Formats: sequence, C-alpha cells, structure tokens
Amino acid sequence: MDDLLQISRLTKQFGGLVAVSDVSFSVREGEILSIIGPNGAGKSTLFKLASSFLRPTAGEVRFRGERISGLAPHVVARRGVVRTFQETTIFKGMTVRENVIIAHQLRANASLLGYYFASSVARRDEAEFGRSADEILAFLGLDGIRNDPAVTLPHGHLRALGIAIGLATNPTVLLLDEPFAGMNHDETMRAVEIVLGVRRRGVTVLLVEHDMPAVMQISDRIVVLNFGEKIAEGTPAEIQQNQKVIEAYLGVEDESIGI
Ligand SMILES: Nc1ncnc2c1ncn2[C@@H]1O[C@H](COP(=O)(O)OP(=O)(O)OP(=O)(O)O)[C@@H](O)[C@H]1O
Repeated sequence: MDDLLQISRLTKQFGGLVAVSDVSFSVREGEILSIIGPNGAGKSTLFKLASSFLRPTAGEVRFRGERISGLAPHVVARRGVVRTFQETTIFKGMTVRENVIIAHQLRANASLLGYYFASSVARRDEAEFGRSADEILAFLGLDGIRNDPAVTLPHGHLRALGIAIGLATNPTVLLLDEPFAGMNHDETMRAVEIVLGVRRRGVTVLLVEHDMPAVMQISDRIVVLNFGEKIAEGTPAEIQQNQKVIEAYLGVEDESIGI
C-alpha cells in the first residue's frame, strides 16, 4: 500500500507547552488508522495539524508527496483530505438530504455567480448532487430519515450525518474526530459499520478515538501518543501487548486499553 499522508517530525507548541513533539508516521492508502493516548496526550492537536486546521511549529504534512501544512483547510479539503464536520456546522434548520446536497458545493463545477443566475451548469450540478446525496444516504442507511430536519436528529444520527457530509465532498482521506463519543453500545456498533463501509468505498480513514474496544475492532494500525510524543505504532494486537503503551495507560482510572 502506498503512503497517502506523510506526517513528518510534527511539533506544535502553545507558549511553553509542547502539545505534539517530533511525531512522524504515514497513513497508507485504504487503511483505517487510529490515534489514541491518555487525556491531554496531544491527539486533538495532531488531528488538527493533519487536517491543516492548525499550523505546525515545526515539521510538515504531505499528501501524495505535496506539502499541505500551512494551506487553508478548505484548500486541503478540495485536494481530498477532509475532516468530518462537527455537529455545530450542520445546518440544523435544513433536512438531512439538504445538508448533504449543500456539502457537494465543495466540488461544484459552477461558479458562485453561475449559481446566482441559475445557470444550466448550476442546474445540472444540483440534479447530480441530489442523486449523489440519495446514494450516500442509502449507503449509510440514512434514507429513512432523509427528509427529517437535522434539528430533530438524535446524537447517533447527527454523527452519521457528519460522515455523510464528509463523503459528499468526495474525499480521498476522511479524518474522523471521536466518531463514537457519547454513544451507547448499539450506536457504537452501527457507527463502526458505517466507518468500515466508508473504507469499503475506497476512502482512507484517520481517526482519533477514546473508545478502546471500537478502536481495536476497527483499526488496521494504531499510533499511540503520550505527553505529545509517539510511543508506539502497530496493529491492534501489537499495541495491546506493547509495554510502553500499557505503562502509559496504567494508573489512568477512566481509560482502558481493552486488555
Ligand atoms: N489552543 C491551545 N492553547 C494552549 N494549549 C493547548 C491548546 N490546545 C491544546 N492545548 C494543550 O495541549 C495539550 C494536548 O492537548 P490535546 O487536546 O491535543 O490532547 P488530547 O490527547 O486530544 O486530549 P483529550 O483526550 O483530553 O481530548 C494539553 O495539555 C492541552 O491543554
């Protein structure tokens, strides 16, 4: 498998605090790679660096060999590295389907001016976006709620809608920020199926997550952070047996490495 994203010697400092320290790893085409670590280990910061929502203090991120760190997030997203949209960026007043249609604008062919004057290109785009939105919603098992206003959705469906919106932008790499957070067991199992389905569509997945059983079930490989440093990288089986990882999680009462 080829390396799609190369994270090279990334460091992020906030004043005197080093949140991410000299971290390197690659995300390979077609894999699901998870970033884990105890609270405050630097996972969210690394995730924001990977999606270009934060600029690194040192080091760089490359996508298919080209540097993307320092580019605006929407430029990075257009190239195919897309972060799922937080619940706060879902248009709550619109239906599920309308939200997914709007997300297609990121790859729209018609200029904004074209939309304004309802050009034929814009009309063609709209019809195509509707078809694509319906296909994505059916794929994710959300067709039954496609006409529901987003404001009425329970937490699990809102998260799934975030993934549908991400897919609508036609990503090469989808970055998922704690996709199983706040879910009960059944919701987590459904969300696990959705993420596995995303990968079956050929999309590479990078995620940050606290839910260890789900991470162990879903990941091809795992990168472990502790105090901003990468302490391990490997398959779930390798990570569960890694002495440094076990020590990092020992004494952490509210987290378990699932062993
Ligand atoms: N914008 C910021 N300004 C200052 N310090 C920050 C900022 N963002 C994160 N930090 C600090 O950087 C460190 C790493 O934080 P980060 O949120 O990346 O960890 P995390 O592993 O995602 O934690 P959690 O599991 O609790 O979400 C923490 O000490 C945090 O307080």
